This record gives sequence, structure tokens and C-alpha cells, in this order.
Amino acid sequence: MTGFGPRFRTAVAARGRLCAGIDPHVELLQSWGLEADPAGLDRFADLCIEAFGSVAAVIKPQVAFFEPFGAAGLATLERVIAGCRDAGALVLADAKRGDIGSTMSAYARAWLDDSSPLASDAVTVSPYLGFGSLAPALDVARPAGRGVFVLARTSNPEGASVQLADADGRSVGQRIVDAAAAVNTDGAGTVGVVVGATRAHGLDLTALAGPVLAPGLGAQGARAEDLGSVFAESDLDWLLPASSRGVLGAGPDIGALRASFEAARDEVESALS
Ligand SMILES: O=c1ccn([C@@H]2O[C@H](COP(=O)(O)O)[C@@H](O)[C@H]2O)c(=O)[nH]1
Repeated sequence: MTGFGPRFRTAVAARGRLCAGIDPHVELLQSWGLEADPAGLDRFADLCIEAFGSVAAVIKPQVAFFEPFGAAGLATLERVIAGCRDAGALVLADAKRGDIGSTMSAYARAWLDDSSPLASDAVTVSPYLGFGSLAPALDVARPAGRGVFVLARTSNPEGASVQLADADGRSVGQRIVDAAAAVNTDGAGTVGVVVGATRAHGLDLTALAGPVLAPGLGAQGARAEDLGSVFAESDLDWLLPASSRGVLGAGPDIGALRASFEAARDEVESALS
């Protein structure tokens, strides 16, 4: 089985380095002329699958926006995952899971095992219970060629209080990156990290050998033209900037949504070339 890292590199080489976020905010549903109910969510999902599935390398549904609709929302999320994967995109479920190992293995089955209707190509996880607590997810992901993206230096201002804290001479965020790099020495690129594009991050990413999800383009103020300096010391072939509201604001027309994604992706590609 090809590791997640090579799968990621192949996908972004073919379709470009922009992750399309599917975040069905209530305000977006309303601005698309949809009700904030299961039928509205379903329609929103269909339009996104159609607009992004065949053009984006990686699509990131934000799980939180599906959960308020209960079972119906999860059924829609299952369709988003399957529809985008069928159209050739990698799906990164933004679920930010994290718990003690025995519970983590249940999360791993939910998001990374073929037997689950929510099985995605990768999932975001929180390392707050210790990087080692994520081991069950890595154990499921690695043989399946799937990935796990660990929060390191998030795009929000509040993250600094934890992620910049000193931990034996390195920041907490840097220790997460270093732990991920140690796993990735096997060459499979199973572990990615999440590093916001919104400002200088102060991390050394040179040994990571895995993908870097960089949210914050558009609505949070990060700009494509700043990516080169924010990630100056990194291997830019691993970089995956992400935008949700910045692209979704062009909906509900499928052509306009796709054009908005493609324009943002082309901006990223020309900024990084
Ligand atoms: O550090 C992080 C980690 C995750 N996110 C998620 O990305 C999107 C961003 O949405 P925008 O509309 O482009 O602001 C959202 O799902 C966040 O939960 C992040 O922003 N920062």
C-alpha cells in the first residue's frame, strides 16, 4: 500500500496545492438561499461535491458543521466523503479528535478504517493528551495509506498560550512537529501537521517529511502572496493552504464556486512557484 505522503504528493502535483474546505455555516446556507435544515445541508453538500470533487486535490469537510443536524447531518457527511473520494479527491475529515489510547482507537476506526461509512483519507487530531496517545490512529492509518494531521501551531490567536509554551527548551508546537518527523522517518508520510497561514509560526519544519495543512487563507486574513515568506524554510511541495469561507462565498452556482476555487488555487500556485 502506498503511504499517505506519496498519495498526497501525487494528488497535489496533479490538482494543485489548495485544500477546499466544506464548512456549511448557517449564514452560508442562508446566503445560498437554503434552509438551515437537513434538506438545506444536503443541497449544500451536493453543490460542493459537484463544484470541487473533480478539481481539488484535497477536500476538507468541517465535521462540526454537520453534527448539529444529528443523524441526518452525519448521513450527509458520509455522502460528502464518498462523493468527493469517488470524484478523485483526497478527503481530510476535520474532526480534531483526541483522547486516551483506547478511545482513540475507536476514533481511528470511525475515520480511517474501510469498514466505517465515515472512512476518509486523513483526519485532523489534537495532541493535547500527548503525542503518544495518538498511536492507535497512526497504527490504523499507516498500513491503509491514510494520514493523520496533528495540530501544531493553529491559525487562531488563542493557540499561542499553549503552543508557544516552553517545553524543555523547545516550544510545545515544535515538539509536536519533531514527534511527527520521527514517525515519518519510515518514508510513508503518515503524519501531517496543522500550521496556520495567518502569521509567522516560528517552527522548524525541515525534517517533517509530511504534509503541512495551512488554514487561514481568505476569511482569516492570510494571503497567498505571503505563503512563501511564512513557510520560507519549508519544502513547499508538502504545503497545503486551505480556504473554506473565502471560496464558498461564491456559491451557490456550481460554475462560480468552481471558478472561485480555481482562482484561489492558481493564486497559491503562482505565489509558491
Ligand atoms: O488552525 C486551524 C485548524 C483548523 N482550522 C479549520 O479550517 C477551516 C477554516 O475556515 P475558513 O472559513 O477558511 O476560515 C475551519 O474549518 C477551521 O475549523 C482553522 O481555521 N485553523
